[in-house]
Amino acid sequence: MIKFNNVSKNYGKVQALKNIDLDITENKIYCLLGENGAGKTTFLRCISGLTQVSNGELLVNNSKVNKLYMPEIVCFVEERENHINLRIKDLIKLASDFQDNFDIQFAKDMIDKFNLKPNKKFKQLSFGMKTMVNTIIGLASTNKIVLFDEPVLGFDVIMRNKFYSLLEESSKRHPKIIIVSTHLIDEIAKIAEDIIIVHEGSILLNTDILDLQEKCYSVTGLSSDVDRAVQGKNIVNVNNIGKFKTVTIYDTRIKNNDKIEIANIGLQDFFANLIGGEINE
Ligand SMILES: Nc1ncnc2c1ncn2[C@@H]1O[C@H](COP(=O)(O)OP(=O)(O)OP(=O)(O)O)[C@@H](O)[C@H]1O
Repeated sequence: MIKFNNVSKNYGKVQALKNIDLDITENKIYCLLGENGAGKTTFLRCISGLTQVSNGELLVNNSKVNKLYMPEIVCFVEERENHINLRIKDLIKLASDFQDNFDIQFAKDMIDKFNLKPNKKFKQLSFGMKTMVNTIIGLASTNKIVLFDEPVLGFDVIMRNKFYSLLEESSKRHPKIIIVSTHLIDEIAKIAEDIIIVHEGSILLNTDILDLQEKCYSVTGLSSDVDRAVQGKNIVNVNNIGKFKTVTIYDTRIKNNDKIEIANIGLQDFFANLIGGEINE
């Protein structure tokens, strides 16, 4: 459905995306992770046709995305102009006029769930509420590809949890490719199925989240014992503390022994370790 063939995007001298080759075909929730400036927004904007690729070919539904073709099957949810002078219910109506099969009943239910007042004007809402309205429009979309750019920015923990459960519901009601860029990997990992890590414009990792959780762990002990135990494994990061060390591994599990300590590590910690090292698959 989405195919990157050696895609690069330059903004003047800045190479925001570098030679990306990637196929995204299955209807599921993908988490797009990367540090600030890694290229996430550029990646999403290119798929939606809002940003033109500089080199290579980007296909959505077998058609090349360019200035003349902004794929209608893509719904891109990003921050909306702050000063929109429409009531929430009018914005929802507008979204349903523009999108075939927009799930307006689901949108209305979500407005209730988020305790939003349908008659309130968009420009009078708080930052978090504005994000909610934009998010609701994306969640109620039945387009085959829905892209969310940092949807939980400005949400408190209660709102974030509501969002994750509605995202899962949206995916079940209308199966589609959903890509969510976020910095909060451990939260979204409960519902996302795949993770794409972008680092300095390149795809560092694209894998199943459960597989990743199984394969990332740390090993701690005397340096010589750790070195022996992790020989041949893919080491992502090393932290030396005197005679001891902790290494972060991305590989199949090693056997436990009484000289070393093996621990699961959270995806957020793994990510922090990873971008300081690299994976050799
Ligand atoms: N319109 C633009 N003009 C010039 N440079 C840009 C433009 N948009 C993005 N960039 C640059 O491209 C790189 C990637 O930016 P992008 O916004 O895609 O990253 P991001 O991963 O979404 O970052 P963040 O998490 O901080 O939002 C950055 O170096 C950024 O400064």
